[in-house]
Amino acid sequence: MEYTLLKSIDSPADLRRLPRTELRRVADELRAYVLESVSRTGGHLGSNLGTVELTVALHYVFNTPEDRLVWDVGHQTYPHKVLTGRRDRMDSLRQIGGISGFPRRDESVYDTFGTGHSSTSISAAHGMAIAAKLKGEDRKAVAIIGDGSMTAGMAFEALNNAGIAHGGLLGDVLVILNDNDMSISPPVGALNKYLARLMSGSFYAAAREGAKSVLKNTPLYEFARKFEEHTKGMVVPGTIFEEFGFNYVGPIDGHDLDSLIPTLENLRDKKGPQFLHIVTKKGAGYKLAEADPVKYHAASGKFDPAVGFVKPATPPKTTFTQVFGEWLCDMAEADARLVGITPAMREGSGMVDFHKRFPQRYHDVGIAEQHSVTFAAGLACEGLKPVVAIYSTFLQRAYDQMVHDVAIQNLPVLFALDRAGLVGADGATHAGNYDIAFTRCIPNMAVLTPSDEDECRQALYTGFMHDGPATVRYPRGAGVGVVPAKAMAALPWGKGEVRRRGQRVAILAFGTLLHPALEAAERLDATVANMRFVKPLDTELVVELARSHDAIVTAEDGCIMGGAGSAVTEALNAAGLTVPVLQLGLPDEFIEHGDPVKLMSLCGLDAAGIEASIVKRFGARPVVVRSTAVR
Ligand SMILES: Cc1ncc(C[n+]2csc(CCOP(=O)(O)OP(=O)(O)O)c2C)c(N)n1
Ligand SMILES: CC(=O)[C@@H](O)[C@H](O)COP(=O)(O)O
Ligand SMILES: [Mg+2]
Repeated sequence: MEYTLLKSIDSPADLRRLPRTELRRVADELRAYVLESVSRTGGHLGSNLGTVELTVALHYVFNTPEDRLVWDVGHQTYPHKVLTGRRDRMDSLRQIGGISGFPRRDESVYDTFGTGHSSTSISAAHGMAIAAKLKGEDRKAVAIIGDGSMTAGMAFEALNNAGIAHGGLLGDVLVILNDNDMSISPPVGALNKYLARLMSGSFYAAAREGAKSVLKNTPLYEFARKFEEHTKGMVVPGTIFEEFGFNYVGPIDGHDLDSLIPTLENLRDKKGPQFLHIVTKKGAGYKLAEADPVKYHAASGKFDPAVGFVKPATPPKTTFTQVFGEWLCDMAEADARLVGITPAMREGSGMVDFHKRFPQRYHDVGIAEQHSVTFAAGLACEGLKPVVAIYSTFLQRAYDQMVHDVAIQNLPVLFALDRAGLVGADGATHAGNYDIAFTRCIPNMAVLTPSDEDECRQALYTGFMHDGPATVRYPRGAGVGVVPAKAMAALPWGKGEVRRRGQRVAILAFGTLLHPALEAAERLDATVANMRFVKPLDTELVVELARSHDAIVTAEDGCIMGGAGSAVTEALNAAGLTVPVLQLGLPDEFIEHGDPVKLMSLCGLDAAGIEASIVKRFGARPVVVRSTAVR
């Protein structure tokens, strides 16, 4: 495609200069452009294809960036990026130095709020709307939120707050619910059923008094007017959103510019909290994605749009996620008390097989991380053994639940923390850098950091068998390729192991950094311990290594501050030892998106980086290198 029209749009102002009749062509070119660019870079696909018309309509009707658009999650902002001056940067999407896959305030004035985690948009837009009132500015704040993201408690906390006047102030906030009847996997829960009911009664809803003025110029109006004649005398119930104080309009077809534009124009001119319910199709306009929205939620890399996603010729290495998924099924077979919980990440957390095989013991609770943890606590109170499979970054949402509902009561909940450490293309919002620091300080909480696939399986078993809360953290992607043993055996509780005996320097490795540490140690003739546990920490081993070496190095793929290295220094202090310690890990900054291997290298956490840091801190490498690998 030539993209003739699209290439004339370098900002929304250019779009707004176009006659209304050209917008269908803009949308068609935009959809093709997004598909083509994602096919070259990888990235989120279905949600972007589904919001093309909405994006065009929003930038056409609203005076962006003066009016604020807040995109929930932000995984649907590629069309927005293209229309807001980043068309030519789409080839750098999610790469080091390139543009982000999510909105970023430092990337564009049109990105009014940074997102990545879901369900924040209504709160943020409400804040912006109230700020406008306080500052005497006349502008609108628009939150665009999906049906999946709407399931989170936070979205309802925001509705609860935004629909009423504060000290006489009512924000001019518009919430657009983009209902495509999909989360990453099919959506779950009562809200989904409720939205389906609203959809099935769509014309009935459209006939309601509140929607009349909004629909005045739309084709739906005539239909609604006629329909109303048939419903005379019926009691018309309000939607739940009206109960929250919003003027509810919809549902309307979110791909039909002839409905979208006049409806948005009407809502733009209304004061106070407005709610527009639109219906879209995830993957719209790309048949393969429409047919399989789960698969086409995101592309992991390049693909040919004519063919779609194909299996790689050589089978990819087993991921830690798969190791977890297999362990979960095996453990469920062995122990009828096991219950598996996911906050809306069935595929990403490796629970598809578990769902199929143990449907009653599988619980997708929606995007509700906080609830997932307290729900697990309730199950544990009754003697069940819950496993909460959750990305490290999303567990941040449920910190109080971990402390207050699980740890204080010392309940046996196993947290399987996937995506620990850097995740790559999703960048800082999704990186799991903090879990070691924020879990190890919680009393009763055990923290396990397996170094390879087999150890991961055994660590999961160990954590599961432990009579108290435990986290087992593992990174995105594959490990070194150690095939897990079928047999499950508990790791010696709180014990590390020396994997290489050397001299002068002892490297205490946590998790998968064991392998680059071993490589660096070969060149430096250093000792390496696979610590396995951050908590309980093997203090005996720490003290022994501190006494027998000139220096200690700790290595982890989590933040340095408060992390496993800090645990080691605390143990050394407690033992009264004053050996020099070099703590290697992720620095006190947000690491941007990009190839995770390169990012780890930039952070000095590959073998060369570990070696260089040790040499820099403790001087030149020893001359004599002897091979004393313990295993
Ligand atoms: C707090 C949080 N939990 C989980 C996720 C992972 N996640 C990203 S998109 C998504 C589904 C969102 O569904 P919806 O809002 O309906 O948008 P759609 O993908 O359908 O466009 C999920 C679960 C997240 N980004 N943030
Ligand atoms: C937008 C979002 O939060 C998810 O789609 C996320 O990008 C999934 O990441 P994984 O690919 O690591 O499962
Ligand atoms: Mg959805």
